[in-house]
Amino acid sequence: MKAVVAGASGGIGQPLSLLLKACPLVDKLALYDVVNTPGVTADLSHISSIAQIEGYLPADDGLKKALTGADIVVIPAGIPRKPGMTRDDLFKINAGIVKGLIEGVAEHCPDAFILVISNPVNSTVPIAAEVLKKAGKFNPKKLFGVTTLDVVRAETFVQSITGEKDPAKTVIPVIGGHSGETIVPLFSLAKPAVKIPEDKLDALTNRVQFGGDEVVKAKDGAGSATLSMAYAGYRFAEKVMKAAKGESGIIEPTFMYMPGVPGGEEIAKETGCEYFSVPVELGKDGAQKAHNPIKDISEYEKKLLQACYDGLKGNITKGVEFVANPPQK
Ligand SMILES: NC(=O)c1ccc[n+]([C@@H]2O[C@H](COP(=O)([O-])OP(=O)(O)OC[C@H]3O[C@@H](n4cnc5c(N)ncnc54)[C@H](O)[C@@H]3O)[C@@H](O)[C@H]2O)c1
Ligand SMILES: O=C(O)C[C@H](O)C(=O)O
Repeated sequence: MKAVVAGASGGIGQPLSLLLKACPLVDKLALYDVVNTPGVTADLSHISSIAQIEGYLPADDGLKKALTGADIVVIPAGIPRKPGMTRDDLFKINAGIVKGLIEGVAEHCPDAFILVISNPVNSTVPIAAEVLKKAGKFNPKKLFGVTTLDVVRAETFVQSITGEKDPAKTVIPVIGGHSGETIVPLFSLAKPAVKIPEDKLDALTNRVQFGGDEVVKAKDGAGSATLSMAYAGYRFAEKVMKAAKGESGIIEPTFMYMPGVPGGEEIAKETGCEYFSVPVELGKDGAQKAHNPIKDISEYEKKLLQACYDGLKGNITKGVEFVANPPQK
């Protein structure tokens, strides 16, 4: 299994590369960034794990060399938020970065699993899909927007109510998109079941929806979530790799092009959003089945979904438009 991290020298990229270097499922790890990959690669190369590591800069066909032969490409490249910014404020710079990297993927490793972390995920995943479509290389089962951090936050924050010692033992689906009100945690479907007192539900939901802002504020200008994101990105990448190697029964929420995933057509119709995050069953070739939890959710959660749809549709259209009508330079 060859894994690539694009944006490997950054706040997420470095700890994510560390986790992948230590992962026994990874035989080869290629690090790509526009700066500092020689140093990060030299440092990680001293770790006595299986993965052979290589680092590349853009010079001398670095992107091509990094991507050739890749089975999984994880993309945390792009600028992070500062206090007062929304994720959409990152679009102007990150849209072009993601477009360029995906053009490289389309050319050099079109069969790889692609995991997009770069924000705004609600728009960068549609950008990636449109670039791949243009190149005739789009496999919707292999393009994932990483929303695992929302799931990780829901598991963690509900612990104050459940008292469960190991927060990861409570499974909570989080659906929709990845920004503010488009993030919809479904505590009513928690497994094992969780009884949230009515007077605590708003605050808990809000904390999951705006967990990113909590970190941005605390970092006070020094960026957004990096370490928890590296954990979440690794957790999702590991699941994709385990499923690719034949492990069954792996289900995790992720933001995908619904009409291209079995079971997803109905979700796209019901939500009016072509891209949506739902729990997806992973298999050897990527997404095997999108699960639709919407019919089973509470009235409270149905209201959250209504607020999600409007924002999400606009974000998706913005991404699609960016590729269809590129801004003039
Ligand atoms: N999906 C999520 O849940 C989630 C969570 C946290 C952060 N993010 C997003 O992840 C992105 C990265 O965050 P960060 O804190 O690591 O930022 P960072 O600035 O620390 O790192 C970004 C890295 O990308 C590199 N880069 C820029 N242009 C590149 C290109 N064309 N090719 C390769 N690398 C390039 C930079 O050199 C830098 O090393 C941001 O957009 C942030 O909003 C997403
Ligand atoms: O909040 C951000 O900008 C980063 C990330 O999307 C997060 O949820 O932490």
